[in-house]
Amino acid sequence: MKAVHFGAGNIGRGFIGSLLSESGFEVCFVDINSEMVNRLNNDKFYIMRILEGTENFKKISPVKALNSLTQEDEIICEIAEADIITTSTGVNNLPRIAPILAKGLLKRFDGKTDKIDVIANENAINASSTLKQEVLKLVSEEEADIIEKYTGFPNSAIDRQALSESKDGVDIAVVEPYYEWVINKPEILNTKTLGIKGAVYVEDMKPYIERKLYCVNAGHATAAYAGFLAGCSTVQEALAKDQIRDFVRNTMRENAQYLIKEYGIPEDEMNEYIEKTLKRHGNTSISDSVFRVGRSPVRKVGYDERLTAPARKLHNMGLPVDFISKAIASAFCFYNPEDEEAVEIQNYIKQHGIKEAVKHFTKLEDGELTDIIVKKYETVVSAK
Ligand SMILES: NC(=O)c1ccc[n+]([C@@H]2O[C@H](COP(=O)([O-])OP(=O)(O)OC[C@H]3O[C@@H](n4cnc5c(N)ncnc54)[C@H](O)[C@@H]3O)[C@@H](O)[C@H]2O)c1
Ligand SMILES: O=P(O)(O)OC[C@@H](O)[C@@H](O)[C@H](O)[C@H](O)CO
Repeated sequence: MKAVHFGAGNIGRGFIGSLLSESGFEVCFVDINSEMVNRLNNDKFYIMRILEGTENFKKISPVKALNSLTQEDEIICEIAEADIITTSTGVNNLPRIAPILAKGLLKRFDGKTDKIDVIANENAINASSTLKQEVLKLVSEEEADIIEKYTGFPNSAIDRQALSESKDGVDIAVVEPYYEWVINKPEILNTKTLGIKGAVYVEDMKPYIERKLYCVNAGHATAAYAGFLAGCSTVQEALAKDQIRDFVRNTMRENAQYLIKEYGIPEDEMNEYIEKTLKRHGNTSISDSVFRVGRSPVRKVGYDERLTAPARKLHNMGLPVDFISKAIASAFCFYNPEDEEAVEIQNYIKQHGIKEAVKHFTKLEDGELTDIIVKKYETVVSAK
């Protein structure tokens, strides 16, 4: 069986590619990073280091790779012959993948009508549906009907801390032992997609992706932004500080109140999940920079994202937003000159002030929640 995976980065190699390979798919990575593409093609394998008590190395093979900037025809042919297509490029890059994916799917359905699934594995709600919409935008009505009939776009939630390290010039995917790949079963069209070892298939994706984003990722972002403000360089350094650890725990617990009320998840179960998450984020065998975890703050404070979405849902339910509003305020203080989105936020605040910035980036209205965030921002800034 053949898999085409867009994005040979940390999660692509350290999680999705490895599970697909272990499930019997020969993985063809597609990336814009020519160095990585060349290395994967020369070696036909890559190495993963799993951070357990004792170090555990895994060799993933056979693999190959194609460059999406220079090998469009080859990628179209791979898509036409694939048994599954997956991504992990970052949700903002999905529109850039859509043109080649549309061409590949149309070539595929010109010759045969075997159904296929495309799974976008990104930290976002309904990323596969987003990719589907991007693809359908590019084709005629008739072509859209064909693509929709034969292509499933199951939504998913992925959870694993995945980084990279370079050893003797070799790039190694470094991952924690824990992982969770949840796939929405009702959206699957091809039975081969049901054979991914280690994946969990569910009937309703919403509680899983919201739990992942509003706890794991909201907690992680809170640790990164609070850590940055405290002068820490890694999330692990930040979480070693009691004050930050408590802030992160309280933010996740506050967000969990929405999940408890909305989905009837028992509070004990949520607390256990939060403690496990705190332990994972604080794992000192990983060194995860506050700049990676806090990256792209425009995305992270977005309306449907890990910080603003739970805040507005809690606020609408009349529940407290003390900690999550402080987490959002801290995101508005985050600065990394190499992160275009962090620079954009700071420039906007300088030009328009914090209230306009909160409204602009979170898309919240000029209301009570916006005022709460602005007040928290003033407190956070005066405590710096
Ligand atoms: N790293 C983690 O711990 C982790 C965990 C869970 C989810 N995620 C999510 O997984 C996704 C990928 O994250 P990552 O950490 O692996 O990022 P990464 O930067 O390590 O990898 C992304 C890869 O996508 C490639 N890419 C970008 N645009 C492309 C395009 N147009 N065509 C083909 N390839 C392209 C990049 O060159 C890079 O190799 C993100 O949505 C992230 O939120 C990451
Ligand atoms: O990838 P991002 O930028 O959406 O979020 C940064 C981290 O929180 C994220 O990559 C986590 O490490 C991951 O989601 C854990 O499963």
